[in-house]
Amino acid sequence: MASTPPSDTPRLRIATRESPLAMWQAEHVAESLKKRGFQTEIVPLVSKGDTDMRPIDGTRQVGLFTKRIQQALVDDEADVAVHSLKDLPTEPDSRFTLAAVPPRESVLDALVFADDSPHLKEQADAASPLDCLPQGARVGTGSTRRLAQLKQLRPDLDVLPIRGNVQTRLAKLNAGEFDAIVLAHAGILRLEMNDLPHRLFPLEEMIPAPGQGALGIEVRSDDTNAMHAISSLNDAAARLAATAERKVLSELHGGCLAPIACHAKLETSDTGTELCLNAIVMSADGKERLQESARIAVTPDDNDLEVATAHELGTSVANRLREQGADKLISTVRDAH
Ligand SMILES: NCc1[nH]cc(CCC(=O)O)c1CC(=O)O
Repeated sequence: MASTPPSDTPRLRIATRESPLAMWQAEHVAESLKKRGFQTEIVPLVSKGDTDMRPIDGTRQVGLFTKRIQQALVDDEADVAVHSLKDLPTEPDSRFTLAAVPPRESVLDALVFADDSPHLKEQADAASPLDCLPQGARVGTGSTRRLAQLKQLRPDLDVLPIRGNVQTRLAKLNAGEFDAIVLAHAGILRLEMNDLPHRLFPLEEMIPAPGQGALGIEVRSDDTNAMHAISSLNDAAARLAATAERKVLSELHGGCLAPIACHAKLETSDTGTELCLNAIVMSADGKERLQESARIAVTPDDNDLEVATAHELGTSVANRLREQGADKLISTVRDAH
């Protein structure tokens, strides 16, 4: 744990979007900081991604959810920016430093059913969550990554766009617009929606987005006080995995709209610890799919060395995907918009 801060340390102002999930995440960070003796204050903000309900497409810029929060750092309205890591663009911006990736929540995706859905009860022991859905069922998701994987598993499904925060999406589901929607398991757990009728996709069926289930906490690059406080929240394993995943995305110039899915984790055996990475790139319709996986030995003591190792792993997987034609698949998705 970090050394106890002096009692005259100024409050850390934490900027967040004001959706219930984002607020939970900011409060979670505030709690962790309080436990370490820091004073905090939450600064809720409205982002473009929250007000603009047009389908997310390639015509608009990246960072829909994160730019407003970063602007609060620039304008000195806040000292700390809490993001869902999967919403944070991979392009480095020298004004900000990713000071911590805290311990990661579930990386899985969940298929969520309406409160009165007959499908879930009929298939209580289904092997795949999709076994619960009848032919031609309407599934809501705004993510090309989820759409492509759904279509691979079940070409008959009618995958329809959906926008809005978790509560808005659930309201649309319960209004009968969809038979099911896909949500991140992390959001369900954080919002303690234990009664929500849902089934988890196994990792093999639905590979997550880079950084899914992890938070990314940024500070101004010149703010050594905030940097010191926030770095005490970092989790080395979560950081390594997220670094490798985000490297695949940045190497392929994917952005958050690309049908790229990947998952990294540390595996420890008798012979030592390895960082394992699995990544796929798909066509928009899910008909084509490229897959690569690789592993690399890590010695989780030397942080700088390990970040370089995670970059090496991500780069080698991205290069192999590119050799198979990943760039072409990614550009077909851009052209579709
Ligand atoms: N783009 C929205 C978003 N960003 C992060 C999460 C979930 C939490 C997480 O993955 O950490 C969600 C909602 C969802 O995908 O269901």
